[in-house]
Amino acid sequence: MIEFEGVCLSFGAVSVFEDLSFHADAGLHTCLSGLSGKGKSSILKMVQGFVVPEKGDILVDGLELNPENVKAIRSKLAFAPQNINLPVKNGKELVELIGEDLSEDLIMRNIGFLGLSSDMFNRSFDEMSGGQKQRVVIAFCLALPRQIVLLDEPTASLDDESIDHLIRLVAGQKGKTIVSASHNQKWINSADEVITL
Ligand SMILES: Nc1ncnc2c1ncn2[C@@H]1O[C@H](COP(=O)(O)OP(=O)(O)OP(=O)(O)O)[C@@H](O)[C@H]1O
Repeated sequence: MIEFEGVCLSFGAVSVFEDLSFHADAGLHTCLSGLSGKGKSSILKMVQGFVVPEKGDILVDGLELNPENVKAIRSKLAFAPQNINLPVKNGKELVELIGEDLSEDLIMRNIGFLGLSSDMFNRSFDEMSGGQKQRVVIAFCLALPRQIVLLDEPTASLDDESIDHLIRLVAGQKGKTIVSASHNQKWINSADEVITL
């Protein structure tokens, strides 16, 4: 479960949140929706401890997000960003970089589920379209042994059919807590809970 209580965030003179409270239940898909600039990505960055609010509490699986706990909290999370820039050439190298117990079979299964051919695993990221790269990275995130998966604008580069594949894959992630940020109506409708900002 992820809990925000009385969170206040601003960037210089720009106030993003004055008193934000919500929770994302364990084992469900919660979608953060709202217009561009409302603060969806900032919430995902705060959960990871990359952006720190001025006020308020954030709890991840009961652990308070503070400098002492940030490492333990990050070890529970997988994050698929909106703009993907990877320091490796392809999926195989990404597995080596992550260096964790990661099932290549599960990655392949997720890649197939998302309508991509299995050669995407070895194909250079530079030769992939934005939508292909985004789906491969999401396939990795869902294969990682992490309880919580954060997806920032997961449908941004996807066509309608690919969105359907992704919705089905995410719906099948029993036990994982998924928090996404999106303004795609089809995606929002597929979530268990919606937080409108
Ligand atoms: N590092 C930063 N420095 C200054 N302002 C920032 C920074 N990050 C975000 N902001 C501002 O905070 C507000 C919220 O941005 P954020 O990216 O969280 O919105 P969003 O809802 O995810 O938008 P989008 O749907 O366009 O991705 C915006 O006004 C943005 O300009």
